[in-house]
Amino acid sequence: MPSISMEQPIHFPQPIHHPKHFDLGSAHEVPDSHTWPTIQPNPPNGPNESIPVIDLSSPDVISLIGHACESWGVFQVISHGVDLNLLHNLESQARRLFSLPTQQKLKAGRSPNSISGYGLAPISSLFSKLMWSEGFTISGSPLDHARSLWPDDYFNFCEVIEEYNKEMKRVAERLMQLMLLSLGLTEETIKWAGPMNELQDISSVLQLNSYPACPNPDRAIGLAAHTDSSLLTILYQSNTSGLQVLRPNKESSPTQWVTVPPIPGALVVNVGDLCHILSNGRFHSVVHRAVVNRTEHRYSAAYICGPPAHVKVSPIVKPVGPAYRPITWREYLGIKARLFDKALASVIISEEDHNDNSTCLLSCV
Ligand SMILES: C=C1C[C@]23C[C@@]1(O)CC[C@H]2[C@@]12CCC[C@@](C)(C(=O)O1)[C@H]2[C@@H]3C(=O)O
Ligand SMILES: O=C(O)CCC(=O)C(=O)O
Ligand SMILES: [Fe+2]
Repeated sequence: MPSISMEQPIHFPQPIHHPKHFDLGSAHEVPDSHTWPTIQPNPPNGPNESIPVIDLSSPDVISLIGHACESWGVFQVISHGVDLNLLHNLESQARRLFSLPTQQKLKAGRSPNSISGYGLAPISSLFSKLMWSEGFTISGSPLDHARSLWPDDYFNFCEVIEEYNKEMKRVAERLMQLMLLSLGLTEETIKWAGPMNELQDISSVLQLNSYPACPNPDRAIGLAAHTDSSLLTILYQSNTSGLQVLRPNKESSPTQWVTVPPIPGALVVNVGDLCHILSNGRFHSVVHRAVVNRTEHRYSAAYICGPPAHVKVSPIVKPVGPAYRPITWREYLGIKARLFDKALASVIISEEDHNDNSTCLLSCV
């Protein structure tokens, strides 16, 4: 399965912080290094604030997905065909990994010029306070890192990760196809740039997240508010809640955090920045965060899915007015690492400049 090319690493600035590997699991209080000044609380979800739950076998699936991507930028899917045992096995492997002693986990630490490995979430370096989480990023084969973690017992981890990635790729391709159909493309016009049908060749990164129970959840954040840079992200959040999305601004109503309630066996789908670009803003790249709680250790797995490395993404429907310029995932990640929440706005160009679409991901219709 293709991963993002690592010839030229994407440099998130290196963390400037404090104790990089403070043991969160055994903390009795939140140290200053992890204390965030204000974590905007989320009110209880109101009656009109349910994030869509879409049955992938529904006859209306295309319009349901289109509507969810436009109004929320996030939805949950059921009837996706992924075996529940695989989801449980993935969670067990994540638990096994993050339960290792810190010194052992650091043997698989993310090196400065690689995407993969154990460490803080890459966006950590953009904040002065640390987050209440650890991550393990897998781009390509997990083998080398798994061998460093469990020299005599790495096989099970690799087997589960590979099976999980295979299943997520299948679901991601289906979802991407449904999203494109809902944008008005037909089966025939879903044509990726290049000689082959490269929809079969999506790139992906698997991010395992661990959020230990926290003695003061009101002062700490698991993962700070962000959008994913992907086309789409498929998140498995098991049975412990923590994922919140910022409800897009409706006329006159203030933006607010809404909890994505865990549904056994469901997968959460986030629209990412590249899909926002692809739809020229019609689909909404959703701002989300992970909060922590006092008693439960939470794990999640994000399958972050983008176009093949060499493919540029640009709006598929020829827009009138300003539009996003064609861009590869790698280039966009570089911009995101510098500009973070200003990255999307920085790739908008004027009408006169968006006539060159020779390299775009999909033929413009
Ligand atoms: C390909 C990537 C997307 C990602 C940065 C990364 O290089 C590898 C991990 C991804 C992740 C997962 C946690 C949240 C996030 C914002 C981060 O810090 O690392 C995302 C990045 C992203 O989607 O931009
Ligand atoms: O753990 C979660 O609920 C969110 C994880 C996430 O946003 C990510 O990995 O990008
Ligand atoms: Fe995310």
